[in-house]
Amino acid sequence: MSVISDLRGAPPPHLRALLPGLGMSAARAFLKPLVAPPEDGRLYCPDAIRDDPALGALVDDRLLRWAGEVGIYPGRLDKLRSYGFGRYMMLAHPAVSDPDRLLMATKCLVAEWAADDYYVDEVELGAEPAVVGSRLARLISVVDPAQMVPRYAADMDGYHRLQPISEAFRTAVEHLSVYASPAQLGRFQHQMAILFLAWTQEADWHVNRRTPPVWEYLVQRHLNSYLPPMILIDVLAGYELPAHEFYHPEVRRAFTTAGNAAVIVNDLHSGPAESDTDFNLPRVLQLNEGLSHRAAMARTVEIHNELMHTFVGLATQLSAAGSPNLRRFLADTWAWLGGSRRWHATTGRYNHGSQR
Ligand SMILES: CC(C)=CCC/C(C)=C(\C)COP(=O)(O)OP(=O)(O)O
Repeated sequence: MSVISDLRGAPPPHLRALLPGLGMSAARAFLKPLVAPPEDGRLYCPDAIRDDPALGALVDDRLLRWAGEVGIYPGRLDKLRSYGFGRYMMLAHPAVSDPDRLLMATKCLVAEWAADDYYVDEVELGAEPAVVGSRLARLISVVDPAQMVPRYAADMDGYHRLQPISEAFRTAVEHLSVYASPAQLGRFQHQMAILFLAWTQEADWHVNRRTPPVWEYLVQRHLNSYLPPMILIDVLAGYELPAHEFYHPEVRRAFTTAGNAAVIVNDLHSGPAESDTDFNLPRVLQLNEGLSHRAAMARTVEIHNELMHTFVGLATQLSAAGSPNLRRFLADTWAWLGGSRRWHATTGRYNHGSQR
């Protein structure tokens, strides 16, 4: 049974108490001001709801201090600043003005990005496909602490002390724990395991010099989507979408579809800044289907738009039937997508001829 009929039919008593009796038309009206039909060939995606450059810069200042302390991006802190990851979180969470909450999310984001750059993608920065699996398995032991007998604990701690990315994750999770409930922290740990699995799949393509078929690339991008930062939406905003709603299959479908669409925006922007061996959807389409760059970009936009239409359709139905928290979560997801789009279009990571 889908969540829609589920919630309309016999919601549990505590849910029924929360249902405000909104119908489909009210839910559509709720989303409508945010949804504008795209012109042909244009991205079907909202823009940022808020842009507060001073708040973004404040979070970036604090981020740079933390990055220096944990030792990530050594000698490249100017580049890290130009990426504007603090600005990213300011754009993606327009209802959040507390710099510390935004910093917490930015630390998590940057720990992930540092692992992606230094372990997975950038050979010049030390990435080695043959050891990606081992490095990430060791790293997950920081995110979801490995229980160790005392005689070997010192060896494990000694290893992590020498790894700036381990330290980045340890301190980011510590900061996250200030704001997240145990269930929200569990979600994050789960999502990291999914992300790391996807990165080992990517390493397989490199080690075995294999170009994935389009469907396999899309599976990888489903696992390696924007969900890792997006699952913190309610944590930042100071509420909690309870597990029975967050993990409901239809909510999960809507949310993962949004995460997949968001990461395809990344693929549209990041291609020119990526190494020649890196994969993105336009490149995979070109290699598999012999498309020109222009045609592959157009197809990528189409795929993105299809995902977005699916998300909006599901979100509209879920908003009509779900709790106020679920409606808020879906609206916050829409706002996140708009902020993310604005960041991709303006960050120094992908614009102004930036190289990693
Ligand atoms: C690093 C991170 C925030 C994880 C979630 C999504 C993700 C892996 C990315 C957006 C990075 O994807 P990609 O490696 O294609 O990005 P770059 O082109 O390396 O910036």
